[in-house]
Amino acid sequence: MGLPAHTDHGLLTLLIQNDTLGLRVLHKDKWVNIHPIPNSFLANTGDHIEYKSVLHRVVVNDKDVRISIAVTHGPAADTTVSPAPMLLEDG
Ligand SMILES: O=C(O)CCC(=O)C(=O)O
Ligand SMILES: [Fe+2]
Repeated sequence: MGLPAHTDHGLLTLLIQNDTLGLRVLHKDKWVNIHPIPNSFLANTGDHIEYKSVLHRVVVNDKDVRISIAVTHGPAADTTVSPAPMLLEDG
């Protein structure tokens, strides 16, 4: 399970997660673990920022319970002319 590599479509995604690692961000061609900060929201920039939306993925295992709630913000996909969200194969 988890999520394959992708960028988020909208302007901003706010994410709240428990303390289980899983979210990874591509930084300088390497997948970097994002350590959850207790009692905080993580903000991911999306494709509508038109700067550089963050490429990320989620990795899970069968031992640790990982809970996350993502709330996306931005126009509906069919109301815009921006490039389609990027979805890459895991590798
Ligand atoms: O579960 C997460 O940490 C990220 C979720 C996510 O990337 C998404 O919903 O677009
Ligand atoms: Fe995402």
